Amino acid sequence: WIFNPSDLSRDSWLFSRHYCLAMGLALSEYFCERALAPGWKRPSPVMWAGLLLVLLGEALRKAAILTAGPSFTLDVKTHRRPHHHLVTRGVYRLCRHPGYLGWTLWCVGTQVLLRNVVCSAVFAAWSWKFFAHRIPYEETLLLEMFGERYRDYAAKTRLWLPFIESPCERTEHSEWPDL
Ligand SMILES: C[S@@+](CC[C@H](N)C(=O)[O-])C[C@H]1O[C@@H](n2cnc3c(N)ncnc32)[C@H](O)[C@@H]1O
Repeated sequence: WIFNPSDLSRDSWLFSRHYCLAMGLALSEYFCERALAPGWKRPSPVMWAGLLLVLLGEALRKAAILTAGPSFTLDVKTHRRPHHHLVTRGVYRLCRHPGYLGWTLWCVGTQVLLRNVVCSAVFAAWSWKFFAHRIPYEETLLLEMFGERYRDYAAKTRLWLPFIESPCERTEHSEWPDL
């Protein structure tokens, strides 16, 4: 709401059906396990690791929003707007999608913090599936908007989210059918 107030809508709160379903699942697992095995939910080093992931993820996502400024929008923009610039500094120097990496760490971290074994795995798989689709789509558009500048940036900066195919890494020949 600071950088793109005109984009602000009810959807900006991210309280989607999927989000509510995820929260419902997490709370169900937590309370079921606490009732069946109370000892499992007592403070442990695993919980501290979860808290660390939550704080790291939150800090990374906030740093991404502050660094990208008006270039950071909730939805993926299909056209370059006047104030949309290629961001390659700060946390964007360490990783190509710090906002998405931060979200993933935060979301898995919340489940590790609660010692929810099932939801830790489900949330990790869920986030990966979402970003495995979104990142190639977003990078295809960024390549259209910024061309070789984005390709050069991508060549120097890692994704850190594993097994996600990027259009920046595709050679021209890989799009040709096998003869
Ligand atoms: C939700 S933001 C996510 C930004 C980035 N993927 C991240 O995880 O930090 C989506 C918008 O950011 C823009 N964007 C992503 N990477 C960018 C970059 N390095 N420079 C400028 N804009 C970028 C995209 O065009 C898209 O409209």
